[in-house]
Amino acid sequence: MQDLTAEILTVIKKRPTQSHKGTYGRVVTIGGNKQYGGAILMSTSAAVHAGAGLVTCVTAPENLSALHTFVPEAMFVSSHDYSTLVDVIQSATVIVIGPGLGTEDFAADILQIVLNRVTDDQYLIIDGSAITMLADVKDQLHIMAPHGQLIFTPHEMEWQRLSGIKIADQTEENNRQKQEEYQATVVLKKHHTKIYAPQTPTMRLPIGGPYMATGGMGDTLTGIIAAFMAQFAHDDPQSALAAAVYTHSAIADELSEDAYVVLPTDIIERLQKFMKEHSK
Ligand SMILES: NC(=O)C1=CN([C@@H]2O[C@H](COP(=O)(O)OP(=O)(O)OC[C@H]3O[C@@H](n4cnc5c(N)ncnc54)[C@H](OP(=O)(O)O)[C@@H]3O)[C@@H](O)[C@H]2O)[C@@H](O)CC1
Ligand SMILES: Nc1ncnc2c1ncn2[C@@H]1O[C@H](COP(=O)(O)OP(=O)(O)O)[C@@H](O)[C@H]1O
Ligand SMILES: [Mg+2]
Repeated sequence: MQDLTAEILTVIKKRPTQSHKGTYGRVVTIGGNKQYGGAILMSTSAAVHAGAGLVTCVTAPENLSALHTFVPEAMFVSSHDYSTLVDVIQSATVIVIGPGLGTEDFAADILQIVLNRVTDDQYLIIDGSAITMLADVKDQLHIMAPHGQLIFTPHEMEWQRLSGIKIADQTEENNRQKQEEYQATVVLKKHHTKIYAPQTPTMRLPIGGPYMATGGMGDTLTGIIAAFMAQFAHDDPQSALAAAVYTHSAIADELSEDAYVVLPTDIIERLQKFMKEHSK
Protein backbone atom coordinates (compact mmCIF):
# COMPACT_ATOMS: atom_id res chain seq x y z
CA MET A 1 0.00 0.00 0.00
CA GLN A 2 1.29 3.44 -0.94
CA ASP A 3 0.28 6.73 0.67
CA LEU A 4 -0.44 9.46 -1.87
CA THR A 5 1.53 12.67 -1.36
CA ALA A 6 1.40 16.16 -2.88
CA GLU A 7 3.97 14.87 -5.40
CA ILE A 8 1.05 13.42 -7.39
CA LEU A 9 -0.05 16.96 -8.28
CA THR A 10 2.75 17.13 -10.89
CA VAL A 11 0.09 15.49 -13.08
CA ILE A 12 -1.46 18.97 -13.46
CA LYS A 13 0.24 20.47 -16.51
CA LYS A 14 0.52 24.04 -17.79
CA ARG A 15 -1.60 24.40 -20.93
CA PRO A 16 0.09 24.51 -24.32
CA THR A 17 -0.59 27.76 -26.21
CA GLN A 18 -1.53 25.86 -29.37
CA SER A 19 -4.71 24.26 -28.03
CA HIS A 20 -8.49 24.70 -27.99
CA LYS A 21 -11.46 23.38 -26.01
CA GLY A 22 -11.35 20.06 -27.91
CA THR A 23 -7.81 19.52 -26.62
CA TYR A 24 -9.14 19.28 -23.05
CA GLY A 25 -11.72 16.61 -23.64
CA ARG A 26 -15.46 16.07 -23.87
CA VAL A 27 -17.10 15.07 -20.61
CA VAL A 28 -20.68 13.80 -20.41
CA THR A 29 -22.31 13.73 -16.96
CA ILE A 30 -25.45 11.61 -16.63
CA GLY A 31 -27.70 11.77 -13.57
CA GLY A 32 -30.04 13.97 -11.60
CA ASN A 33 -33.67 12.87 -11.46
CA LYS A 34 -36.39 15.18 -10.08
CA GLN A 35 -35.34 14.48 -6.50
CA TYR A 36 -31.55 14.63 -6.82
CA GLY A 37 -30.86 17.37 -9.39
CA GLY A 38 -28.18 18.94 -7.20
CA ALA A 39 -25.95 15.88 -7.45
CA ILE A 40 -25.45 16.09 -11.21
CA LEU A 41 -25.18 19.89 -11.13
CA MET A 42 -22.25 19.58 -8.72
CA SER A 43 -20.62 16.86 -10.81
CA THR A 44 -21.03 18.95 -13.96
CA SER A 45 -19.80 22.17 -12.37
CA ALA A 46 -16.78 20.38 -10.87
CA ALA A 47 -15.87 19.04 -14.33
CA VAL A 48 -16.10 22.54 -15.83
CA HIS A 49 -14.09 24.17 -13.02
CA ALA A 50 -11.43 21.43 -13.15
CA GLY A 51 -10.81 22.25 -16.81
CA ALA A 52 -12.75 19.83 -19.02
CA GLY A 53 -13.00 21.50 -22.45
CA LEU A 54 -16.64 20.70 -23.23
CA VAL A 55 -19.16 19.36 -20.73
CA THR A 56 -22.64 18.04 -21.50
CA CYS A 57 -25.09 17.18 -18.75
CA VAL A 58 -27.77 14.55 -19.39
CA THR A 59 -30.45 15.09 -16.78
CA ALA A 60 -34.20 15.31 -16.10
CA PRO A 61 -35.77 18.27 -17.94
CA GLU A 62 -36.87 19.69 -14.57
CA ASN A 63 -33.19 20.52 -13.95
CA LEU A 64 -32.61 22.54 -17.12
CA SER A 65 -33.05 26.06 -15.70
CA ALA A 66 -31.04 25.25 -12.62
CA LEU A 67 -28.25 23.82 -14.78
CA HIS A 68 -28.08 26.90 -16.99
CA THR A 69 -28.13 29.20 -13.97
CA PHE A 70 -25.55 27.28 -11.95
CA VAL A 71 -23.18 26.36 -14.78
CA PRO A 72 -23.99 28.03 -18.12
CA GLU A 73 -20.76 26.62 -19.60
CA ALA A 74 -22.41 23.18 -19.69
CA MET A 75 -24.68 21.89 -22.45
CA PHE A 76 -27.93 20.08 -21.72
CA VAL A 77 -29.53 16.89 -23.02
CA SER A 78 -32.84 15.67 -21.64
CA SER A 79 -32.69 12.24 -20.02
CA HIS A 80 -35.79 11.35 -22.13
CA ASP A 81 -33.98 12.11 -25.40
CA TYR A 82 -32.29 8.74 -26.04
CA SER A 83 -31.24 9.60 -29.58
CA THR A 84 -29.21 12.67 -28.53
CA LEU A 85 -27.91 10.70 -25.55
CA VAL A 86 -26.43 8.14 -27.95
CA ASP A 87 -24.81 10.93 -30.01
CA VAL A 88 -23.14 12.59 -27.03
CA ILE A 89 -21.93 9.25 -25.67
CA GLN A 90 -20.27 8.51 -29.00
CA SER A 91 -18.20 11.70 -28.97
CA ALA A 92 -17.30 11.63 -25.25
CA THR A 93 -13.79 11.28 -23.88
CA VAL A 94 -15.09 10.57 -20.38
CA ILE A 95 -18.58 9.68 -19.15
CA VAL A 96 -19.85 9.99 -15.59
CA ILE A 97 -23.01 8.08 -14.76
CA GLY A 98 -24.88 7.90 -11.49
CA PRO A 99 -24.86 11.04 -9.33
CA GLY A 100 -28.51 11.54 -8.38
CA LEU A 101 -29.64 9.30 -11.25
CA GLY A 102 -32.03 7.37 -9.01
CA THR A 103 -33.03 3.78 -9.62
CA GLU A 104 -36.36 4.11 -11.47
CA ASP A 105 -36.97 2.20 -14.71
CA PHE A 106 -35.87 5.08 -16.97
CA ALA A 107 -32.57 5.28 -15.06
CA ALA A 108 -31.95 1.58 -15.64
CA ASP A 109 -32.67 2.10 -19.37
CA ILE A 110 -30.14 4.93 -19.57
CA LEU A 111 -27.53 2.86 -17.76
CA GLN A 112 -28.09 0.01 -20.21
CA ILE A 113 -27.75 2.38 -23.20
CA VAL A 114 -24.45 3.71 -21.85
CA LEU A 115 -23.05 0.25 -21.07
CA ASN A 116 -23.95 -0.96 -24.58
CA ARG A 117 -22.31 2.03 -26.31
CA VAL A 118 -19.18 2.82 -24.32
CA THR A 119 -15.99 1.91 -26.18
CA ASP A 120 -12.59 0.85 -24.91
CA ASP A 121 -10.99 4.23 -25.64
CA GLN A 122 -13.41 5.97 -23.27
CA TYR A 123 -13.39 6.24 -19.48
CA LEU A 124 -16.65 5.46 -17.71
CA ILE A 125 -16.97 6.66 -14.12
CA ILE A 126 -19.76 4.79 -12.36
CA ASP A 127 -21.06 6.36 -9.15
CA GLY A 128 -24.00 6.56 -6.75
CA SER A 129 -27.31 5.21 -8.09
CA ALA A 130 -25.61 3.54 -11.08
CA ILE A 131 -23.55 1.39 -8.69
CA THR A 132 -26.66 0.55 -6.70
CA MET A 133 -28.47 -0.55 -9.88
CA LEU A 134 -25.50 -2.58 -11.12
CA ALA A 135 -25.41 -4.42 -7.82
CA ASP A 136 -28.56 -6.24 -8.99
CA VAL A 137 -26.93 -7.48 -12.19
CA LYS A 138 -23.36 -7.92 -11.00
CA ASP A 139 -23.04 -11.31 -12.69
CA GLN A 140 -22.72 -9.33 -15.94
CA LEU A 141 -19.88 -7.17 -14.70
CA HIS A 142 -17.10 -9.31 -16.13
CA ILE A 143 -18.36 -8.65 -19.65
CA MET A 144 -18.36 -4.88 -19.16
CA ALA A 145 -14.63 -4.36 -18.79
CA PRO A 146 -13.71 -4.63 -22.48
CA HIS A 147 -16.28 -1.94 -23.32
CA GLY A 148 -14.51 1.00 -21.74
CA GLN A 149 -12.18 1.69 -18.90
CA LEU A 150 -14.31 1.48 -15.83
CA ILE A 151 -13.81 3.51 -12.68
CA PHE A 152 -16.18 2.73 -9.83
CA THR A 153 -16.42 5.37 -7.07
CA PRO A 154 -18.50 3.70 -4.32
CA HIS A 155 -18.83 4.69 -0.69
CA GLU A 156 -18.63 1.73 1.67
CA MET A 157 -22.33 0.83 1.48
CA GLU A 158 -22.38 1.07 -2.32
CA TRP A 159 -19.30 -1.17 -2.39
CA GLN A 160 -21.04 -3.62 -0.06
CA ARG A 161 -24.02 -3.72 -2.43
CA LEU A 162 -21.85 -4.19 -5.52
CA SER A 163 -19.15 -6.52 -4.24
CA GLY A 164 -21.13 -8.38 -1.59
CA ILE A 165 -18.32 -7.65 0.90
CA LYS A 166 -19.79 -6.38 4.18
CA ILE A 167 -18.30 -3.08 5.38
CA ALA A 168 -16.58 -4.81 8.33
CA ASP A 169 -14.92 -7.26 5.91
CA GLN A 170 -13.71 -4.67 3.38
CA THR A 171 -10.03 -5.51 3.81
CA GLU A 172 -7.40 -4.72 1.21
CA GLU A 173 -7.21 -8.39 0.24
CA ASN A 174 -10.97 -8.87 -0.18
CA ASN A 175 -11.39 -5.59 -2.07
CA ARG A 176 -8.48 -6.36 -4.37
CA GLN A 177 -9.97 -9.73 -5.28
CA LYS A 178 -13.23 -8.11 -6.41
CA GLN A 179 -11.44 -5.32 -8.27
CA GLU A 180 -9.49 -7.93 -10.23
CA GLU A 181 -12.68 -9.85 -10.97
CA TYR A 182 -14.34 -6.71 -12.37
CA GLN A 183 -11.18 -5.65 -14.30
CA ALA A 184 -12.00 -2.13 -13.21
CA THR A 185 -10.54 0.56 -11.00
CA VAL A 186 -12.24 1.05 -7.65
CA VAL A 187 -12.06 4.28 -5.64
CA LEU A 188 -13.44 3.15 -2.28
CA LYS A 189 -14.50 6.41 -0.60
CA LYS A 190 -14.36 6.85 3.16
CA HIS A 191 -12.04 8.43 5.69
CA HIS A 192 -8.71 7.58 4.02
CA THR A 193 -10.12 6.58 0.64
CA LYS A 194 -8.30 3.76 -1.13
CA ILE A 195 -7.72 3.33 -4.86
CA TYR A 196 -7.53 -0.20 -6.26
CA ALA A 197 -6.27 -0.05 -9.84
CA PRO A 198 -5.16 -2.89 -12.14
CA GLN A 199 -1.49 -3.92 -11.85
CA THR A 200 -0.77 -1.12 -9.37
CA PRO A 201 -0.17 -1.19 -5.61
CA THR A 202 -3.16 0.01 -3.62
CA MET A 203 -3.04 3.77 -3.06
CA ARG A 204 -4.27 5.31 0.20
CA LEU A 205 -5.36 8.92 0.57
CA PRO A 206 -3.89 10.17 3.86
CA ILE A 207 -5.61 13.58 3.78
CA GLY A 208 -9.22 14.81 4.06
CA GLY A 209 -11.42 14.79 7.15
CA PRO A 210 -14.91 14.93 8.67
CA TYR A 211 -15.47 18.53 7.48
CA MET A 212 -16.09 16.79 4.11
CA ALA A 213 -19.08 14.80 5.35
CA THR A 214 -21.80 16.74 3.45
CA GLY A 215 -24.18 15.38 0.78
CA GLY A 216 -22.77 16.12 -2.67
CA MET A 217 -19.13 15.68 -1.72
CA GLY A 218 -18.78 12.43 -3.72
CA ASP A 219 -20.84 13.82 -6.61
CA THR A 220 -18.31 16.66 -6.83
CA LEU A 221 -15.43 14.18 -6.85
CA THR A 222 -16.83 12.49 -9.97
CA GLY A 223 -16.60 15.76 -11.92
CA ILE A 224 -13.02 16.36 -10.81
CA ILE A 225 -12.03 12.82 -11.79
CA ALA A 226 -13.73 13.23 -15.18
CA ALA A 227 -11.90 16.48 -15.94
CA PHE A 228 -8.53 15.05 -14.85
CA MET A 229 -9.03 11.92 -16.99
CA ALA A 230 -10.06 14.12 -19.94
CA GLN A 231 -6.93 16.29 -19.67
CA PHE A 232 -4.14 14.35 -18.01
CA ALA A 233 -4.70 10.60 -18.56
CA HIS A 234 -2.75 10.24 -21.83
CA ASP A 235 0.54 8.95 -20.37
CA ASP A 236 -0.47 7.63 -16.99
CA PRO A 237 -4.21 7.25 -16.29
CA GLN A 238 -3.72 5.92 -12.78
CA SER A 239 -1.74 8.98 -11.72
CA ALA A 240 -4.36 11.27 -13.28
CA LEU A 241 -7.06 9.52 -11.24
CA ALA A 242 -4.98 9.65 -8.04
CA ALA A 243 -4.27 13.36 -8.60
CA ALA A 244 -8.00 14.06 -8.90
CA VAL A 245 -8.76 12.22 -5.67
CA TYR A 246 -5.89 14.04 -3.93
CA THR A 247 -6.94 17.47 -5.25
CA HIS A 248 -10.51 17.07 -3.92
CA SER A 249 -9.34 16.44 -0.35
CA ALA A 250 -6.33 18.80 -0.46
CA ILE A 251 -8.68 21.70 -1.27
CA ALA A 252 -11.00 20.57 1.55
CA ASP A 253 -8.05 20.52 3.97
CA GLU A 254 -7.01 24.05 2.98
CA LEU A 255 -10.56 25.38 3.35
CA SER A 256 -11.05 23.61 6.69
CA GLU A 257 -8.34 25.77 8.24
CA ASP A 258 -10.96 28.44 8.74
CA ALA A 259 -14.25 26.61 8.13
CA TYR A 260 -16.07 24.15 10.41
CA VAL A 261 -17.60 22.38 7.43
CA VAL A 262 -16.41 22.51 3.81
CA LEU A 263 -19.18 22.45 1.21
CA PRO A 264 -18.87 20.69 -2.15
CA THR A 265 -19.57 24.02 -3.88
CA ASP A 266 -16.70 25.63 -1.90
CA ILE A 267 -14.36 23.01 -3.32
CA ILE A 268 -15.65 23.63 -6.84
CA GLU A 269 -15.02 27.39 -6.51
CA ARG A 270 -11.46 26.78 -5.38
CA LEU A 271 -10.47 24.32 -8.13
CA GLN A 272 -9.19 26.87 -10.67
CA LYS A 273 -6.88 28.60 -8.17
CA PHE A 274 -5.59 25.33 -6.71
CA MET A 275 -4.82 23.89 -10.14
CA LYS A 276 -3.06 27.09 -11.20
CA GLU A 277 -0.89 27.01 -8.05
CA HIS A 278 0.10 23.40 -8.69
CA SER A 279 0.48 23.34 -12.47
CA LYS A 280 3.94 22.44 -13.73
N1 LIG B 1 -28.00 17.13 -3.53
C1 LIG B 1 -28.25 15.94 -4.13
O1 LIG B 1 -28.94 15.87 -5.14
C2 LIG B 1 -27.69 14.71 -3.54
C3 LIG B 1 -27.92 13.50 -4.16
N2 LIG B 1 -27.33 12.35 -3.75
C4 LIG B 1 -27.57 11.15 -4.57
O2 LIG B 1 -28.45 10.34 -3.86
C5 LIG B 1 -28.36 9.01 -4.35
C6 LIG B 1 -28.28 8.07 -3.17
O3 LIG B 1 -26.99 8.16 -2.58
P1 LIG B 1 -26.74 8.14 -1.01
O4 LIG B 1 -25.30 7.93 -0.81
O5 LIG B 1 -27.31 9.38 -0.41
O6 LIG B 1 -27.63 6.93 -0.50
P2 LIG B 1 -27.31 5.37 -0.36
O7 LIG B 1 -26.67 4.81 -1.57
O8 LIG B 1 -28.51 4.69 0.11
O9 LIG B 1 -26.20 5.34 0.81
C7 LIG B 1 -26.49 5.74 2.09
C8 LIG B 1 -26.53 4.52 3.02
O10 LIG B 1 -25.22 3.98 3.09
C9 LIG B 1 -24.77 3.96 4.45
N3 LIG B 1 -23.30 4.14 4.50
C10 LIG B 1 -22.42 3.28 5.07
N4 LIG B 1 -21.18 3.72 4.93
C11 LIG B 1 -21.24 4.87 4.27
C12 LIG B 1 -20.24 5.78 3.84
N5 LIG B 1 -18.93 5.61 4.05
N6 LIG B 1 -20.65 6.90 3.17
C13 LIG B 1 -21.96 7.10 2.93
N7 LIG B 1 -22.96 6.26 3.33
C14 LIG B 1 -22.59 5.15 4.00
C15 LIG B 1 -25.56 5.05 5.10
O11 LIG B 1 -25.54 4.81 6.46
P3 LIG B 1 -26.21 5.80 7.57
O12 LIG B 1 -26.15 7.19 6.97
O13 LIG B 1 -27.58 5.32 7.72
O14 LIG B 1 -25.35 5.67 8.76
C16 LIG B 1 -26.91 4.90 4.43
O15 LIG B 1 -27.64 3.82 5.01
C17 LIG B 1 -27.11 8.95 -5.22
O16 LIG B 1 -27.49 8.99 -6.57
C18 LIG B 1 -26.39 10.22 -4.86
O17 LIG B 1 -25.58 10.69 -5.92
C19 LIG B 1 -26.45 12.33 -2.61
O18 LIG B 1 -25.17 12.44 -3.15
C20 LIG B 1 -26.74 13.47 -1.63
C21 LIG B 1 -26.84 14.81 -2.30
N1 LIG C 1 -14.80 11.71 7.65
C1 LIG C 1 -14.33 11.85 6.41
N2 LIG C 1 -12.99 11.93 6.19
C2 LIG C 1 -12.51 12.08 4.95
N3 LIG C 1 -13.29 12.14 3.83
C3 LIG C 1 -14.62 12.05 3.99
C4 LIG C 1 -15.21 11.90 5.27
N4 LIG C 1 -16.55 11.84 5.11
C5 LIG C 1 -16.80 11.94 3.79
N5 LIG C 1 -15.63 12.07 3.11
C6 LIG C 1 -15.47 12.13 1.64
O1 LIG C 1 -16.62 12.74 1.07
C7 LIG C 1 -17.04 12.03 -0.08
C8 LIG C 1 -18.43 11.41 0.17
O2 LIG C 1 -18.87 10.72 -0.98
P1 LIG C 1 -20.37 10.17 -1.08
O3 LIG C 1 -20.71 9.42 0.13
O4 LIG C 1 -20.51 9.51 -2.39
O5 LIG C 1 -21.19 11.56 -1.07
P2 LIG C 1 -22.43 12.06 -1.94
O6 LIG C 1 -23.04 10.86 -2.63
O7 LIG C 1 -23.36 12.67 -0.94
O8 LIG C 1 -21.91 13.05 -2.91
C9 LIG C 1 -15.96 10.98 -0.36
O9 LIG C 1 -14.95 11.51 -1.20
C10 LIG C 1 -15.41 10.73 1.05
O10 LIG C 1 -14.10 10.22 1.03
MG1 LIG D 1 -22.22 9.36 -3.60
